[in-house]
Amino acid sequence: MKSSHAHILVLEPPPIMIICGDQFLKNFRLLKAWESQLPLDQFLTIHAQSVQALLSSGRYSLTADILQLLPSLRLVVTTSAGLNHIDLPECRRRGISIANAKDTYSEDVADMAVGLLIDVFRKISSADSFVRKGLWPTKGDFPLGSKLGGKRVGIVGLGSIGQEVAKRLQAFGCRISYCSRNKKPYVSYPFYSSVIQLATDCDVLIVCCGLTQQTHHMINKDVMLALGKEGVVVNVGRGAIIKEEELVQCLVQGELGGAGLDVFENEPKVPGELFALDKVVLSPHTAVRTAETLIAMCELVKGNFEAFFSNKPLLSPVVLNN
Ligand SMILES: O=CC(=O)O
Repeated sequence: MKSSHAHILVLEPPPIMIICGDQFLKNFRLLKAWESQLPLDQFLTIHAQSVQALLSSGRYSLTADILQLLPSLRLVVTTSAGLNHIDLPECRRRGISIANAKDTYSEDVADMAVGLLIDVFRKISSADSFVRKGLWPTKGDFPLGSKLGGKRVGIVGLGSIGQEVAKRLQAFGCRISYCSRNKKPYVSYPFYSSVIQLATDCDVLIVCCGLTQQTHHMINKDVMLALGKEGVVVNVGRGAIIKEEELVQCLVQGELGGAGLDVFENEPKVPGELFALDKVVLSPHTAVRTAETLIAMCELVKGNFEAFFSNKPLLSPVVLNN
């Protein structure tokens, strides 16, 4: 590895650094933009020639304008599974390689999706608040929940997260079907090419896909009305896959039975109307945040940078299709 060239630009401290510090990258020279007093564009201009590699956490958009300030950039390693913060066509045009989390987080995200769903059906968060507020002795019985087993669950996006969700919910006795770009030959769950049709035939939709131009606002009012008044939506993908305004409207007006949301359209802003609704469970984009998995992520990040600076194949390359 040619360490003299091994500069890595880090725009903001990624969650892996919160848990692992930056010692795992001690063989590289880290350029930490957030520690500089300079405005970002000046900081990038100063380091423009030396930066061949960048570490991103997914929170900072890597737009064509930012990438333009980095003419020597050849690699982006993102600690996210999602790629919606990166201008992919621009990376393809510039020949910039990308490595991401691949399926490192899939089990944790699937656990979270199932947790949110159970919470909505069995009202765990709302029961917790009922007990803490001292309402049990005065108000008596808590409202009935709804049984998970037997529910018809539609998985939107049967990638590695979706498959982990399916596996878990099958064990709970749910009936799984899915909607995806293409039918997956290796699973026997019923396939739907239309999300509306899937919603019509299901009690629950679990959004597990990535955010792209095709999936942006894919879950709109029509889909939620098709799911129905008892229907539940869980989102562990990205906020903007659901038209949030219409989700809020459907929940407030009783046109949708409940929601479990780990992601939102304008994070960290969450629509205030949701705070008053017991049938909604909210989480601050924490599905990937377990200590064990973030430690595994440090190894993957390190391995990708080592491979890049030694001219070896990346460990988790993203294939950029035309
Ligand atoms: O949301 C988190 C991720 O994309 O990894």
